[in-house]
Amino acid sequence: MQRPRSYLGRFCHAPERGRVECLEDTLVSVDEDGRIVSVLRPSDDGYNRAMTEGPVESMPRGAYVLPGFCDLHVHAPQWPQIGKALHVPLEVWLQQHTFPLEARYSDLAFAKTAYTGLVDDLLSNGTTTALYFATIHQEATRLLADICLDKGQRALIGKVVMDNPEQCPDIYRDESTDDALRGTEDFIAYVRGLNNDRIKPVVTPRFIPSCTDAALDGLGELARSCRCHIQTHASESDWQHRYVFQRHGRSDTDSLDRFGLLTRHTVLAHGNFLSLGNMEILAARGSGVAHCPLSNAYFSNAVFPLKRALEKGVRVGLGSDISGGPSSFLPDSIRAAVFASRLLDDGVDCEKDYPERGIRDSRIDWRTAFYLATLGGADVLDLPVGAFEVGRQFDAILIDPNARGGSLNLMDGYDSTEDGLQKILYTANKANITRVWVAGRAVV
Ligand SMILES: O=c1[nH]c(=O)c2nc[nH]c2[nH]1
Repeated sequence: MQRPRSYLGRFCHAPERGRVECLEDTLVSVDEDGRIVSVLRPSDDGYNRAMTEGPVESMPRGAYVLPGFCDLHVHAPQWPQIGKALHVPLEVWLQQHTFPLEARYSDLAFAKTAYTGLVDDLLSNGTTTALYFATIHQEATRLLADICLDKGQRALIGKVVMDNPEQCPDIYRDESTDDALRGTEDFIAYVRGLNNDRIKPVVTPRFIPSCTDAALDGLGELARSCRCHIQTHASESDWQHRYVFQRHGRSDTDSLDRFGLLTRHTVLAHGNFLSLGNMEILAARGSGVAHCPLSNAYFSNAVFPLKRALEKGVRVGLGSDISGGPSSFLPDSIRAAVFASRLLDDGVDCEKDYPERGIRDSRIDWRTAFYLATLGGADVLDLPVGAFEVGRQFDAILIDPNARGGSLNLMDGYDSTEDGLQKILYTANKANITRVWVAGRAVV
């Protein structure tokens, strides 16, 4: 057995919601499977021994090591569309821009170019785990799994199900309900055949409007038998929220629950219109929410009541929601999560006085946003990543404040270590991320 490899430096993480911890001159040792086997501070027994035992790599002076980011909502095929078409309502955006783009993934050459670019981009942005919606296509979705495997990203991937002829265009729809269900089963079998714990299949009804009840029913059954993760969009915009009430006479949460699609492994994107009762159901099922503050601002007509959901016991992580959210750099979502919570708290109509203007006690701070982007996301997915603790996988990023092209401005003698972390989360750019590890392997 190989001796563990150790990293010496300053490690910062959020071991619980609302609290950060920075460990100076700390030695984190990682075994050949990428598992953290010890986290030793200079005053700990064994520190000196560990320093001499295996290979030790020192991080550059002034650098920070953070857990890799966990992006809970990425539409992989929409990567080419980032920064386009943000001015139309969700239902128009889907029909006129997004479905035609996603239909192009029947072309494997197009898929290969886009998916390779996407995974490279996300890894260099520090996204070590991504929960992906792919497209309805079997071959292209398998290709995405192959690319993640090859490049070393931790990825959960779903073949998207869209079989409802009333909502999905002829150019982009599963041929039949049976085809959609069989395609999902085949994809699950393919991913499991890869025999790699880093890549997992996800049952993925796009959202209720794009699926028939028969498909939702079948996917609920399938999720139960394969014990897979599940992802979908829920309580997202005025149009989508009303559509489900009109079709099923109840909310997304209640409907998905009836189809067996709310489990401990479910991730609902958005959730802006969740009622308190809906939140209680999600908390009882252990289902999580991917909070997507960027795309919510463009497409969702409301602000997700994040603080309320957390207080109700709903597990929440952050999603970039590429390309409804126009940034693949998860710190932009960290920043937007704080921002959105402040707007919700203060309110937006200056004709009204506080507190009538907003919803009191809705704000979160950067510590909570950092938690959501790391350990919170890992918790929603039940993955052993997101913090520097023994037993977790070493998925990490190195932030070098002095990197060429970086945007950080830290001053010795002025900024404390925690100030530095705060500044990283608010102001660092991609150039400041100089190394990325997944399962102990350097992938950037
Ligand atoms: O932001 C979003 N992106 C999508 O692709 C989508 N599909 C349904 N609802 C959606 N929302």
